[in-house]
Amino acid sequence: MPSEQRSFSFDASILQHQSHIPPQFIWPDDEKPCPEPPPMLDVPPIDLGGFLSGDPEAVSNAARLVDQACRKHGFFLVVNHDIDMKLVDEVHRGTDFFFGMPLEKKERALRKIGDHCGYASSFTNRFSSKLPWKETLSFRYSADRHLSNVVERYFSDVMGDDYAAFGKVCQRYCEAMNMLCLNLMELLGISLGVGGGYYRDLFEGNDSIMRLNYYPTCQKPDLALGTGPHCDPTTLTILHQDDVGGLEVYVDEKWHSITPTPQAFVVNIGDTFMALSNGIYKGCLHRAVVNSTTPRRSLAFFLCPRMDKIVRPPKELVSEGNPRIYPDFTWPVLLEFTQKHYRSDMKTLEAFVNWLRQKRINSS
Ligand SMILES: C=C1C[C@]23C[C@H]1CC[C@H]2[C@]1(C)CCC[C@@](C)(C(=O)O)[C@H]1[C@@H]3C(=O)O
Ligand SMILES: O=C(O)CCC(=O)C(=O)O
Ligand SMILES: [Fe+2]
Repeated sequence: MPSEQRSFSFDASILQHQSHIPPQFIWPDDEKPCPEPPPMLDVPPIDLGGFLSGDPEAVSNAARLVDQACRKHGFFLVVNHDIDMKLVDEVHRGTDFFFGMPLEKKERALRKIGDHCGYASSFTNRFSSKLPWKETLSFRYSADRHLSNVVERYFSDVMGDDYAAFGKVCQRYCEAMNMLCLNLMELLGISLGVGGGYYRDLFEGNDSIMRLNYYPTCQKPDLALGTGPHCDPTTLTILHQDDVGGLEVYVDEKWHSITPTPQAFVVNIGDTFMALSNGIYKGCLHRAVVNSTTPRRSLAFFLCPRMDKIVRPPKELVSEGNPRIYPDFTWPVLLEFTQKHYRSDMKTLEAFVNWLRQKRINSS
C-alpha cells in the first residue's frame, strides 16, 4: 500500500474542464474502459413483493433467481422493495448539494488517514497511481439501537448545522437500507438452503457503511475510471445509481453495462458474504466509468457485520466435498486491511488470507 502522503487536491470544479488529465488518473491499457460501450447485462429484476408478503411460491421463485445469479456473478436487481423512492430522490438531491460546494467546505469532513469515514476526493493522498475520478462521502451506520442516529449526529457534529437536515435524510435512508438488507439476508439464507434465520440473525445490530459517490465529468473518459475494478470487501451492497449510467459488471470474461433502472436497486455480493457462503456465492467484480458530458451519482450502502461477529459459514455449507475455504475473521480486521494495507480489487480476499497467515506466523 503506497504510504499516505499529502499531494495535490482533486478539485473537480477545475479538473472536470481540463482537456489534459493528470497522469495519475490514466489507467493502464488492460484496465481502461472498453473502446466501445459494452453490451448490457440482461438480468431480470427480482420482484421482492411476493417474498416480503410471505407468499410461498414467490419466496421460492425469488430464492431460485437469487441462487442462479449469486452462483454465477454475484449481481442482481430488486424491484417492489418497499423503499420510498421520494426518500431516494432526497438523498440524490442532497448529494448534489454537498458535492456542489467549494472544496474547502467539503474538506471540513476530510477523511482522516486510515479511516473509512469522511470526504475524499479521488484519494490523491492515498494512492499514487490509477486514481479514481470521483469524490466520495462515507459515513458509519449502526443498527445497534444503543447507537441510534449515528448518521444524523455525524452530519451535525462533523459537517455543521447547515447539514443537519441532510443528515436526517441520510439517517432515514440508512434505516430503510438496513431493513432491505435484513430481508435480503433472509432470502440469501433460504437460497443457500440454510434457512432464513442464520444470516438475518448475524446482521442484527450490524455496523455498516454508507457512501455517496460523485463522478465529475472527465474530458478523457476513455483514459480514466470513476471506480476501478473490484469486489466490495463488505458483505452485501445495495446501490442506487442515477439515470446517467456508468456501472459495469464483469460476467463471462467481459464487461457489461448496467442500464440505470430508477425504480430498482442494484444488489451485489461482497467478499465477506463469499466467505460466509464458503465460496458458493461469488463476489461481484464491478467498476464505474465516467463521461465527458454529465456528472453521475450513486448511493452505496455496504452491509457489514457487527465488529465482534466471527465471519464463519454455517456448518451446512462445509463438507468433505466443499471444505472451508477461508479462515474465521472479524470485519474490523478486513476493514483495516483495506484501509491501511491493501487497495481493494478483485483479489482482496486472497490477499487478506495471505496477510492474516503471515501475521499469525510472525506473532507465533
Ligand atoms: C470497505 C470499503 C472500502 C471501499 C468502500 C467500502 C466498500 C468498497 C471499497 C472500494 C470502493 C473498492 C474499490 C477501491 C476503493 C479504494 C475505492 O475506489 O473507493 C474502495 C473503498 C475504500 O477503500 O475507500
Ligand atoms: O458508482 C457505481 O456505480 C459503483 C460504485 C462502487 O462500486 C462502490 O462504491 O463500491
Ligand atoms: Fe463497489
